[in-house]
Order: sequence, then structure tokens, then C-alpha cells
Amino acid sequence: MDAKEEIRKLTEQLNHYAYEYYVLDQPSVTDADYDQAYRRLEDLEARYPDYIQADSPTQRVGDKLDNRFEKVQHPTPMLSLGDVFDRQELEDFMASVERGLGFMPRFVCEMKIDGLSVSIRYQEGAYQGAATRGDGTVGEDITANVKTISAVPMRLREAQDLEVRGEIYMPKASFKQLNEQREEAGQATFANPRNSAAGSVRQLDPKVTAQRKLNVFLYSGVFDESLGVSSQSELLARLPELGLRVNPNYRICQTAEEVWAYVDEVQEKRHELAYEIDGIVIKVDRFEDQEALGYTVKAPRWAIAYKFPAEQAQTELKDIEWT
Ligand SMILES: NC(=O)c1c(N)nc(OC2CCCC2)nc1O[C@@H]1CCC[C@@H]1O
Repeated sequence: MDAKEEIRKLTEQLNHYAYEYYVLDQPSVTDADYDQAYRRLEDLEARYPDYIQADSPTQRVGDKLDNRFEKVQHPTPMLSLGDVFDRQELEDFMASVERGLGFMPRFVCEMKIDGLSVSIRYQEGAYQGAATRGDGTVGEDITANVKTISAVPMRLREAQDLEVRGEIYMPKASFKQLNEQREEAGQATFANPRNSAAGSVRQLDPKVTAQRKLNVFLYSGVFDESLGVSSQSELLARLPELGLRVNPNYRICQTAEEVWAYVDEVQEKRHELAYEIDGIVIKVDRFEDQEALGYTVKAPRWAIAYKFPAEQAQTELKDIEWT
């Protein structure tokens, strides 16, 4: 096999390993095997730079931006969510949906990831760029920084044109490690994983972002009927087929009791999760039911965020200002 062929095969193989690891959560090789193949690719690319592929995993970290992030217009606004804080309010939401539709629809419940919203665009399957939510209409271009997140594919498994949206987050373990490093270096530590994720994707230098071990869960998007989905639950099953990472802990719920069962289970296992969540998002499942309900000025009438009670912050003795 000549160098060009080997570079193409190694690129494809490494991207497939990343898909197994990040999207299927079922790696077929060890990290050592991955690293060995990655080093082999780096070595070949150094000797034959003309054969480097656009979606090579070695090409994810670009150069430092000079001054600031460009603004990006979201053709389809990135909505916010109404919040509810107790079971009565959540049942009121479900009752308002039933009144709006004339029947009680199927719902999908998802974990509410405590990160920052991102929009990622693909053209014929190739990564085009990424932007923050901003005010919902105008965000900041973070294309170079999102490119450093290994869970974000540079090429979809199908040549689709679509915009996909989700949450970039910093896993709890990465957050702990980062703050330990910063404390060691006498730097200010981050207050929580959400702030450190936001700070990490808004770095002008992608090399810094690349070191922050960020991850992503995708949950919505802008697409046409060629994607072949007609509900939120079908979308959440379809995105992984394209190579896009979805949080698997979602559940279809037909009644308020089923929603409570999910809320109780998630509240129970929240502390075991590798990432922070601050509630549950309950959405009407079928897109035609969502459209029938429509939107308020800034949020859908077909979705709500049920926020967990704020954790009683365990103020550590060292944090108490002794007067
Ligand atoms: N943080 C989340 O995990 C999450 C989610 N699982 N699902 C949605 O659905 C969107 C789609 C239409 C309106 C809200 N939004 C989420 O977070 C958003 C980001 C900005 C406002 C919400 O927090």
C-alpha cells in the first residue's frame, strides 16, 4: 500500500475509532492502539504533507485568532426554555399542552446538560463551522475551538446538509483536574464546569481549548424532511447514525406519572453522572404537535425545563471569611 493510501486508511480508521468511543460508547481498540495509529499517521503526514486529509484527526488544532470572535447570525433562532421549579408547575405545563392540542401527546424527557449551547453546521457531511447561542439570533464564531473537541466529527457518516445543536460541557473529572492544575499554578479556579466550558470555548487560542477535554451532547437542529425524522425521539435515535453524540438517558413519557418516575430516577443518579445537569427538559415528541403549539416570543410552548432545587452549597470551612 503506498503512502497516500495508508494515510487515507489511517484517517478513516482513527475517525471510526472516535465514533465508536464517543458516539457508541463501545471502543473496539485500546487507547494505546489508538495512539499508535495516530502516531503512525502523524509520521506519514510529516513526510507526505500533500496527502493530509481534511478530516484528519491531526488537523484539529489551528492557529491562534488575532483579536476577537466574528459574529454569526442564526438563520433559525436558538430558543431558550421556560423554567418550572415544582411538580405542580410541571403538571400545569402538561395541562396547557393538552388544552392547546385537544389531546395529551407523547413527551420526551431529556437530562438538562449544564453546559453552553452550540450550533454546528455541516455541508454535504463536512464540518463547516460552529457558533455560540449568543442572544439566540446572533452568536460568536467558535469554529476553530469546536474543531478541537474530538467528539465532534469533521465528517458525518452521511453526506447531509444540516445544522445540529446541543450543549458543550466539561466532564466533572476534567473540571476537577483543571482546577487542581490552576491551583498549582496559582491561577484563579473556575466556579463550576459550566463556567470552565464557556471559558474554554471562548479562548482565542485553540491550543488552549484542545487541552480542556470538552465534550458535547446534541439534541436538536435545523434540517429538512430528507433527514427522515418526524419526532424528537426519532431525531435522538437518528443523530448517532450520522456520527453525532447524543445523551442516551432520554425517555418517552405518555403521562405525568411516567415523567415523575424519570425525574425521580435522574435526581437519584445525578451525582453518579460524569457531567453536571441542572434539571430535566420535557418536550412534546412529535414535530407536528410542536408546530401546532408554536412559540412565545423567546421560547417554545412545547418544551419546558424542570429545574432541580439548587444544591445547598456546602461552604467549606476554608471558604468562610473569618472576621
Ligand atoms: N441543556 C440541555 O440539555 C437542553 C436540552 N436537552 N434540550 C433543549 O432543547 C432546546 C430545543 C428547543 C428549545 C430548547 N435545550 C437544552 O438547553 C437549552 C440551551 C439554551 C436554553 C436551554 O437551556
